[in-house]
Amino acid sequence: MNSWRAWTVWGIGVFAYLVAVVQRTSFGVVGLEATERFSAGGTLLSAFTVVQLVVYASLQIPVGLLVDRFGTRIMVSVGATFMALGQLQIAVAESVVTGIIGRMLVGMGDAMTFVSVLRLVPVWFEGRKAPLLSQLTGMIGQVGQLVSVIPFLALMHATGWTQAFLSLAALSVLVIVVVLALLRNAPPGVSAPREGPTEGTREVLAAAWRQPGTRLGLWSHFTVQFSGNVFALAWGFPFMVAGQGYDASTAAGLMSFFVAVALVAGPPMGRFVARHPLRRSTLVLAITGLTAVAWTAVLLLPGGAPVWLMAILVAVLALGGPCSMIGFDFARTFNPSHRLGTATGIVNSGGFVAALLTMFLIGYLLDVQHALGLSPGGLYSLEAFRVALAVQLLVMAGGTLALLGVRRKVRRDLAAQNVHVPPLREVWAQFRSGRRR
Ligand SMILES: N[C@@H](Cc1c[nH]cn1)C(=O)NCC(=O)O
Repeated sequence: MNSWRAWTVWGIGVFAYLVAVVQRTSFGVVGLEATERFSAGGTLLSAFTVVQLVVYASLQIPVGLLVDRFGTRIMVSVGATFMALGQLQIAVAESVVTGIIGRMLVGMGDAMTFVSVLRLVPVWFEGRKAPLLSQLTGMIGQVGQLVSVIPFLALMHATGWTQAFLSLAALSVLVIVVVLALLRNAPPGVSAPREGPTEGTREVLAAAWRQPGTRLGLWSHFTVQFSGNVFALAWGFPFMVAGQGYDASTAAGLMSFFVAVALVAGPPMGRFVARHPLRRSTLVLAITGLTAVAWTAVLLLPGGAPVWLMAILVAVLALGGPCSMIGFDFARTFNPSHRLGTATGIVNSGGFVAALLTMFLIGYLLDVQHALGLSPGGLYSLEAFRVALAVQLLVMAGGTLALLGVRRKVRRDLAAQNVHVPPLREVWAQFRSGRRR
């Protein structure tokens, strides 16, 4: 099945996802221009991102159900249509309300893309290739952030707001044309989504949720990805500049380092997952543990964190994105193909719900400390950030407990099918005796 046709279909899907990431991140890189255009301060501007993320996260499960029913081709082209309309709206918007409506449309279209594109992998490629190809899908999509930061920003400076956003709308129109012309849901002779068993929406959703493997994916995605999202999308920049006192160019350099590490880490993680499918959750727990340790060090160090320590934190946070792809691998391996979109949607809501919840809690804790006079250094002082950002450790702990609980259930079910996951100490002992021999 791994013909040139499969690679073409996958390549188009990945292109559509990359463009969705450009649309998603484009507004964030033109903060200064947006402040001027909408006469809005930081809080109001952050509403653009929050609203977009809320729309994205709340649509994941409906989109999953729809992609199982209508297939990738329709969903990705409808998504690109919403994103084109959203960017068109932003291109001409001059008030906060009209701008936010544009970002909502972009969030809707973006929500329809990733889950739909990921569905192509197991349909067009043999199972053994799926972990690496899923990782590559996620990884190549992240290049969209660089497209926003470099060519889009340059275009904005050269041609101005309206032209730059019209160009982004045109990019999504290109996606619609290419997808409708060349993307097919399944190879000839393989049943497309609509041809699967005809379960009702409620049954599909209930069956995907009842499957403990789906919930293992959800909690993996929830636990390992959110801290990186919170850092990259909301609080990383203010923490480094206002809290730690770094200059803006150092903070921007660390943000680019974040994207670079996320790009490099994808393929080795994909290979690990393909080789050690019984150790997927262990990798999630290991990266979550590293994240907790790195945050603890940065938050506890008296007098602020040196740049090298912040770089270690950023590298660890960047691993969370690729590692969260393990969540989708759980969805794929524990669900039948006709329920895959729904299960993937459930998993993908995890990290984004956790990120939104944590972003809100951090903002709330900063405000409360300020209002109670507990942060004499100012709203964004290092001391205030130490307390507020520590809330992430609680969210991580909650996610880890939920993950461990559902993993026990998954392992019981596997044992009933005669698949036993040997304890790590046994694997380690075997490895050592093998080496001695
Ligand atoms: N885990 C991310 C994607 C990713 C892959 N490598 C780094 N990040 C994810 O959940 N993506 C969903 C989306 O819509 O982008």
